Amino acid sequence: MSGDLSPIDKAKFVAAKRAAELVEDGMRVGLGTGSTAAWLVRCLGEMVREDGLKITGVPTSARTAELAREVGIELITLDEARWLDLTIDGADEFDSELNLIKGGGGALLQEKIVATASDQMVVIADKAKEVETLGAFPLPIEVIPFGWQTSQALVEETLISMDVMGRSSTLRMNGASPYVTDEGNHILDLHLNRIGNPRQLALVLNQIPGVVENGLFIDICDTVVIGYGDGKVEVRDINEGTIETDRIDFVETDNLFADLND
Ligand SMILES: O=C(CO)[C@H](O)[C@H](O)COP(=O)(O)O
Repeated sequence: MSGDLSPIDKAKFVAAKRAAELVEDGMRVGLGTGSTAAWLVRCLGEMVREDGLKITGVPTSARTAELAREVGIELITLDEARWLDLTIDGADEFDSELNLIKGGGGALLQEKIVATASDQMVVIADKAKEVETLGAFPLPIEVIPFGWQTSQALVEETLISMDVMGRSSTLRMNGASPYVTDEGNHILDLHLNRIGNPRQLALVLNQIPGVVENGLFIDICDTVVIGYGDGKVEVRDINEGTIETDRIDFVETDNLFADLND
């Protein structure tokens, strides 16, 4: 079954599988959202079922909660957990300081709250997500539905005043209707091309009335696990200044795929 995966899915899978090795018995683990994070949830589910790993998970979206339950991970709410040992999540872009753009999957608000309430946030990504400067991926911001067009105009004016390169924004759609987040909000995608000062932009965006949160994760993540389509993985820890390389054997994953397809 693992032979049917595209190179990009293999890369996501090996990053997730390697990151799952960081999870230890008794941990409270934040479970990210998106296709890479879904691999992580499946890998952890396999470890719970096959190896008796004892963890409690805090999901960052309804989608992740559903998958985690399906694979046998015990879930608690963030307020029950209060603080987490580790959050593992995907990203849309990461730079050399491990500043991130997240929210391509629309879950940035819960993702940021959960990651911030964790001792450590580990990002799992394929190599294509690494960038020199953030911003080619449209930056998602979550806005409340009331007066969203006014909030959009305020955001665009702010971008002009900050001299940010691209300034257009689009309302994310789900077919013919606006996309609705788990919190009942909408998402504006900001087409910026290049974010010269992500720290400043993150602070300024959150001052705009109607903006609930933005997808810039600054100083939240310190480790990235980068997957490659040939099974290679690289673990970079920017605090320790270390880079480890490893290899994940796809054959070992057959049980995982079988369980999912039964
Ligand atoms: O931020 C996210 C969801 O809100 C995801 O982590 C991000 O979009 C990456 O997704 P994928 O792993 O599917 O490429």
